[in-house]
Amino acid sequence: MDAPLLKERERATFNVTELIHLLNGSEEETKRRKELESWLYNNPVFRQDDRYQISREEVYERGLQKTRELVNLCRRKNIKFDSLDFARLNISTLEELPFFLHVIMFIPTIRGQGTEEQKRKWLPLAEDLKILGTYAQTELGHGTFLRGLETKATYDVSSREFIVNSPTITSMKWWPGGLGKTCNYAVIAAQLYTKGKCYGIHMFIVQLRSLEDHKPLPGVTIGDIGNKYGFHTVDNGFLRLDNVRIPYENMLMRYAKACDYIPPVNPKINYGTMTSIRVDLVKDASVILAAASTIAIRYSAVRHQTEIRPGEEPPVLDYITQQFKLFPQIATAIAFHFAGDYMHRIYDKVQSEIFDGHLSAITELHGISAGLKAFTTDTSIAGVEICRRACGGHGYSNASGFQRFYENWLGSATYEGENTVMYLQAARYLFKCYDNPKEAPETMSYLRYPQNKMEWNVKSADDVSNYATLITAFEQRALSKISSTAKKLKNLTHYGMNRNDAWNAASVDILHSIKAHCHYFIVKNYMQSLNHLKMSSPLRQVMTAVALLYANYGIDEHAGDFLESGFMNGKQINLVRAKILQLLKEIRVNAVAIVDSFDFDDRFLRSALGAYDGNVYNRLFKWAKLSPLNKTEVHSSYKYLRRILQSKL
Ligand SMILES: CCC/C=C/C(=O)SCCNC(=O)CCNC(=O)[C@H](O)C(C)(C)COP(=O)([O-])OP(=O)([O-])OC[C@H]1O[C@@H](n2cnc3c(N)ncnc32)[C@H](O)[C@@H]1OP(=O)([O-])[O-]
Ligand SMILES: Cc1cc2nc3c(=O)[nH]c(=O)nc-3n(C[C@H](O)[C@H](O)[C@H](O)COP(=O)(O)OP(=O)(O)OC[C@H]3O[C@@H](n4cnc5c(N)ncnc54)[C@H](O)[C@@H]3O)c2cc1C
Repeated sequence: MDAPLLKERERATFNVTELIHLLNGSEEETKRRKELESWLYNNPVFRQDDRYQISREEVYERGLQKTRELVNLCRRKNIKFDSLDFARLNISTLEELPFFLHVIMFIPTIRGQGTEEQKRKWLPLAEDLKILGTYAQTELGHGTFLRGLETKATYDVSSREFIVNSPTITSMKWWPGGLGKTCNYAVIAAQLYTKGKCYGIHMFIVQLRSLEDHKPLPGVTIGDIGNKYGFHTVDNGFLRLDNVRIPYENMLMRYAKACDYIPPVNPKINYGTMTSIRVDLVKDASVILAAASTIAIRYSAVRHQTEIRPGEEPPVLDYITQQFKLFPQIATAIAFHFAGDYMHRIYDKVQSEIFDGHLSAITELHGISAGLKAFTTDTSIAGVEICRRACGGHGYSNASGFQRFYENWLGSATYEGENTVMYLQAARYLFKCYDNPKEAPETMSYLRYPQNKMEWNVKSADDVSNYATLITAFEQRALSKISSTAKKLKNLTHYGMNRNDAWNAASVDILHSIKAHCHYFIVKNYMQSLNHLKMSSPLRQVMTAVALLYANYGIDEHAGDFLESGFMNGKQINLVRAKILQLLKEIRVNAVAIVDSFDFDDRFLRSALGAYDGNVYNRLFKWAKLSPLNKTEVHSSYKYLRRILQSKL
């Protein structure tokens, strides 16, 4: 163990194990998580030492090898794909595998949108991996605007078949994970045509490849879309269907029927699988940011640089600016952890309501999940980059471990709904509730009795240590943004603009409003969660400091908004800033212990900078020695150099 980290750990004022169990839910949950991880990490197939030294083809092949191992593990340990255990394994691989879309979207779409008969037919095949499917919705021409998708499924009454067709180049399916080379089936989103009329987007199960030799079936043009920023293990694909015929029974018909068309009670029920993934992404944002913070904090405790006082070269974690970069990332990771818990609770509640036939709650779920998906992925992507830069030059090396998950995580701002679009969807619901406060759900309860308070009750730094005071500040900021934007919208329509153009004209303000609302929700949920949890008093003291930092940092970060609301004044912002400095000092002593409580296995972080033992420099040197350029003392391409050096060009 490197001495600096040992010293940091000895100074901690709370019990790390207590926080580990609190974040995992209980001691039993921690034990189970570790057991699952050890099954995975003790398998050499999941090692990644030469990850950046191999070609894309090899990366993909290894992805399939890992898939086989993971499936094998699940079979041996009787782990079902829809279980919490599988979700944990999924996160622990820290790499999207080529068959994940099968598990997270193909099976859930059949389960959510298939009739009982369809589920009886398809689920055993899919769950036993007799077929492998993906979720093929996005097209070359449209991803966001689902009503604009061009793929057609036309019902042929005489043969009782649908003819599925991609009529144009822009109608080609583009992006679905596992589509290019792995999957032999897909749920395809297509415009349903029956008796000459279009009834909008519905889901169809289409076989794409032979179950005998995996060759594409007649009428199917399919392949990989090429290299991307990340997701190298995954064969995101393209697909063109040339009048492919599928049986009538392959349209997922739990909510709608074809031939004599019967529409679903709520047409957006077809979008349910996307909502479920958006819910999961909130928790994933917490995990990614917690991992990045762990690397950056441990490294900052080991890395010594320059001097504060002459003759003493401190760990860079002693620089207040370093703390100001990194401690808010720890706080944000914890805030998103509790937001993720909230999202799973509300998702389960709405699912049981849907099961009982009540579809109205999906609108609220969509509003909340779309907003929080955008807010948490946006913030965590930015946070990972802050952590990477906080590691100086070594943060730029692949040995830091940042790139591997950052490159995949960047995509989360786009997949499952591009973030601006998701914010605007969430805002649509927010402004409806503002106009009709009686309909506002619990998460927007402040809209039911909007009170524009005159003045923030803060006179000293102690006042910004009060949860209720801080929550009120975020509530007032959101209210001020929402009410001024609502006024703007009203004015625009009053002077003749139609509602859609007015919405576009005011959309920058709308974006600020929904972000302010999401921020308010996260702060409130964080503080309420802490209030409800049992913990020892030393741990409570630490958790309180971190939560207060999250809120005060948020005020400082958006001071313009808070001042503009008229609720806060410049003196109070200064008190907030003073409080932040006080909190950084308080958290400093526990920073390493807090990230230890995130409890990432070294084999998960795969970082020379962030390993538990802090043995940074030896690991970096070991990493460098593995570079393929170092296989020989003189590289074979010296032949060119020699000619340059000898002027024999
Ligand atoms: C590992 C990575 C894997 C990645 C996989 C993927 O990316 S897969 C691909 C992921 N792709 C994407 O994520 C694509 C993103 N695009 C979309 O999700 C949609 O096209 C849209 C929501 C932007 C608009 O859709 P549209 O033009 O059909 O909608 P509209 O304008 O006609 O009506 C809006 C109304 O619908 C409501 N409503 C909407 N969604 C839901 C819902 N889920 N639930 C409930 N309700 C919902 C909304 O509240 C509003 O209600 P209002 O106010 O009228 O009462
Ligand atoms: C890694 C990855 C994996 C993916 N996996 C899958 C998959 O498995 N299955 C699948 O079907 N798809 C998948 N996708 C596709 C993904 O869901 C879409 O790319 C995403 O929904 C965004 O749609 P788009 O590409 O059409 O973006 P666009 O909508 O074209 O976005 C371009 C710009 O236009 C803006 N914009 C668009 N509409 C509006 C609006 N109404 N108001 C304001 N601004 C707007 C956006 O904010 C953005 O700045 C994946 C994508 C990625 C990156």
